[in-house]
Amino acid sequence: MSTPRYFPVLPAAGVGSRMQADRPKQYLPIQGRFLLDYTLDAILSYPAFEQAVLVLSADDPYWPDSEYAADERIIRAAGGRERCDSVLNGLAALQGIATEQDWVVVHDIARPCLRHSDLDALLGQLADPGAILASPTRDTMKRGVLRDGCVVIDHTVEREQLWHALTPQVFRYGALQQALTACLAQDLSVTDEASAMEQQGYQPLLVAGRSDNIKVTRREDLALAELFLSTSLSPHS
Ligand SMILES: Nc1ccn([C@@H]2O[C@H](COP(=O)(O)OP(=O)(O)OP(=O)(O)O)[C@@H](O)[C@H]2O)c(=O)n1
Ligand SMILES: C[C@](O)(CO)[C@H](O)COP(=O)(O)O
Repeated sequence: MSTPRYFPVLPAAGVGSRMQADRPKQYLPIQGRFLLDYTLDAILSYPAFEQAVLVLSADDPYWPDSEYAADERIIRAAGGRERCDSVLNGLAALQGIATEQDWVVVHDIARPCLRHSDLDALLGQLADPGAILASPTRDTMKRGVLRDGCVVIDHTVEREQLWHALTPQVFRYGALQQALTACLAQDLSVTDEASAMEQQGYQPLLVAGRSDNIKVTRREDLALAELFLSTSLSPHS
C-alpha cells in the first residue's frame, strides 16, 4: 500500500466584510507581516506537505507583496463567489496531481495561529470518511428568540455534544469533490467541508484542537491572533 499523500487547499479569496478594513483581512499586518504569511508559514513548514493550493481572488493586487509570492510549492487557483466555490476551484487545481484517494487538508487562510501539534493530532487520528479540528463549547449555551424587538432566552441548550468547527478539515480528494459538487448542484448551504460530507450521509471524526486556532473575523480578533502568535518561541510548534 502506498504512503498517504496530503495536499493543503487554502481558501484565501474572501473579502473580509466583517473586518471592515480597507483591504481583505488576509493582507492586514501582524507585527509588520501579512496575516496570510503566518498561515503559509504553518502549512509550508509542516513536513508532510510538499505543495499547497492557494485560492486567491482573480483581481487580488496584494499577493505579489507576500513573502511567499515566488514560492514554487504554491499552486494557485481562482476564488469563487462563496467559500465552498473557492474550495471547489482549489480542488480542481489538483486535477492530475492528486489521486482520488489522496487526502486534501482544507484550511482557512484566516486562521494564522494553527500549530503543528494540532496537525499531528488531526493527521494521527485521520480515518475514513475524514476528520476536522474542532473545539468543544465551554460556556453555557442559550437559544435566543425574538420578542417585542428584543432577543430573549428561549431555553438553555444542552452543550455536552456541541463543538465549534475549526479548520483544517481533511477528506479524500475524490469524496470531497463529489460531496461539494452535489451540494452546490442542489443549492444546499455549505459553510465547511464537513457539512458537505454530512449532507452525503457521512459522519466525519471530530478531533479536539486548540481553541487559539481562531478565525480572524472581526477587528478584535487581530489583536488576539497577534497575542497567540507571540506566546511561543516557535509559533507553529
Ligand atoms: N468566496 C470566498 C469566501 C471566503 N473565502 C475564504 O474562506 C475563509 C473563511 O472565510 P470567512 O472569514 O468566513 O469569509 P471572508 O469573506 O473572508 O469574511 P466575511 O465573511 O467577513 O466577508 C477565509 O480564509 C476566506 O479568505 C474564500 O476563499 N472565498
Ligand atoms: C470552515 C469554517 O472556518 C468553520 O468555522 C468557516 O470558514 C466558517 O465560516 P463562518 O461562516 O464565518 O462560520
